[in-house]
Amino acid sequence: MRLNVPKKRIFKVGTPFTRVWHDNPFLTGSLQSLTTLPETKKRKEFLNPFFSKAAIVRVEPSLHRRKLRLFLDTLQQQASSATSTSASPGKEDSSEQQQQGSGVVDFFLGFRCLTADTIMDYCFQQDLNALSEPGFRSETVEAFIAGFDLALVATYFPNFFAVLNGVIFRLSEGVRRKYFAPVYGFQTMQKLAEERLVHLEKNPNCASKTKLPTMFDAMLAPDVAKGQVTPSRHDMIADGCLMIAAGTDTTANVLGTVLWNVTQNPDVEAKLVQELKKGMTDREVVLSSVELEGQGFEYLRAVVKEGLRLAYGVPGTIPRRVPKEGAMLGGRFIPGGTIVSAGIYLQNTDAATFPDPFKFDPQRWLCDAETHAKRDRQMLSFSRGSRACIGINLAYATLHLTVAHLFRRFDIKTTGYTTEHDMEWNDRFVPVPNGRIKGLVKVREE
Ligand code: HEM
Repeated sequence: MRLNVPKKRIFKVGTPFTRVWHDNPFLTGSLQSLTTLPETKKRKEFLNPFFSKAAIVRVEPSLHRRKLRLFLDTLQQQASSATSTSASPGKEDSSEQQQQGSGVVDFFLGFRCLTADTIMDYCFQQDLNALSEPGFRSETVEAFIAGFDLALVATYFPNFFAVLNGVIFRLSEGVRRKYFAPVYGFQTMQKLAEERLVHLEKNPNCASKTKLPTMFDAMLAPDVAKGQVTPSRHDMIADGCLMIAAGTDTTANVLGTVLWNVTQNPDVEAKLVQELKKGMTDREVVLSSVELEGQGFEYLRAVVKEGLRLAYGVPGTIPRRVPKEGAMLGGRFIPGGTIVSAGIYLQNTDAATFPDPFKFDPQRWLCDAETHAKRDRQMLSFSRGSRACIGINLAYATLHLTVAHLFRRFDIKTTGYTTEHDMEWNDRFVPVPNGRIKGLVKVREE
C-alpha cells in the first residue's frame, strides 16, 4: 500500500514499522537487511561513529580533497587538450571524443568514478583507481552500474532472483562477466569487500599505522564490556557491498541532477558562479567542506539541496511492515503485517510544500527559518528516523565539495551533448537515466 501521508509516524526514531527484506545473495546480513531495531542498533554501534560528521571531516584532506583534485585535474586536461575541430555538439560517442581530447566529458561515468573511489577509499582504505581510467571508463564501475538492472527483479521477484543467481553463480567468471554483467557487478563488490577484510585479518595493525581505520577495523575490535560481538565474516562482507551499492549511484545521481539543471538555467548558474568567485578567489585552491558549510556559500548549499530534492534518492517504495497490533494511518485502520510505503518521489514533489515542484529552484531554500524547516521536514531524500541513511555526512561533504569546485573552475556546456530524454529516468531502485550526462568542459574565465 503506497501512502503519501503518515511518514512522520513511519519514518521516525524508534519506529515500530520494521524494514521489509527479501533474501539477496549479496546484501543479506548487511545493516540494510536487518529488520528489527535491536539488531540494527547493535550493528550501528560499530558503523555510526565511522560515518559521523567528525570522522568524515577528519579524513577529508586525505580523502575527498585528494579524490576531488584527481577528478578536477582530469577535467583540466580535457579542457586544455580540446581542439577547436574535434568537439561538435550531437556527436554520438562522446566517451570516444573524451579519449581523443575533445573536451567532452562523460559526467555520468566521471561522477560514479569519483563517488566509488571516495566511498571505497573511506570504507576499505583501498579504491578502484577508477578516476585514473581513460575517459573514466572503469570496467568495475560499469559493472556496478549494470548491477542496478537487477535491483527491481530482486525487490519484486525475490524468489525468481534467488533461482537466477543460483544458476548464474555456477557459470564461469568469463561467462558471467560477458553475459550477466549485473550479477557480475555485485559479485565484484563482494570480492573487493572480502579481499579487504582478509587483508585486515592478516594484518591487524595496518590501520593504526595510517591512522585511518576502515569500517571493518571497528567490527574486528568489538568493545566486549559493552556487549559488542564481531559480526560474522559473511555479514561484514555484505556491509562492504552495501556501502558501495548504497552510496555510489545515489551521490552521483545528485551531482548529475545539479550539473544538468544548473547548466540549463543561466540565471541559476550566474548566481552560483558569482557566489563561488567571491568566496573562492583563487580558483586553484581547494576549500574544505566545513568552509563551504559556513557563511558566504548559502546559494551553493541551496543548489545542492534542490539537487537532492529532484534526484529523489530511492524514488520508488521504501517499504515498512505495520506492527502486529495494526495501526491507524491516514484515518484508516491498517492490519498488522501489511506492507506500507511512503515514496520519496511523492514526498519531494509535494506541491503544497514545494510550489511548482518540478522546477529546479534553489531560491526556495533561501527563505525564512520556519518555511525552511517545514520544507526540510517534507524532504525524504535520506529517509528519516532509525533507518535513515547512515552515509548522509559523507554524501553532503562530497556534494558540497564537488559542486563548488566544479563550477568555480569550469564552464560546462551540456546543451547539444545531453538531451532531455537522456535525463529522464527509470526506477531501478535508484533512478537510472535513459542516457548519460555529457558536457563540453572549458576552464572558466577568472
Ligand atoms: C546523496 C546520496 C545518498 C542518498 C540520497 C541516500 C539515500 C538513502 C535512503 C533513502 C536510505 C533508506 C533506504 C530504505 O529505507 O530502504 C538510505 C539508507 C542507507 N544508506 Fe544512503 N544515501 C546516500 C548516500 C549514501 C552514502 C554515501 C552511503 C555510505 C557510503 C550510504 C549508506 C547507506 C546505508 C548503509 C543505508 C542503510 C541504513 C539502514 O538500513 O539502517 N548512503 N540511503
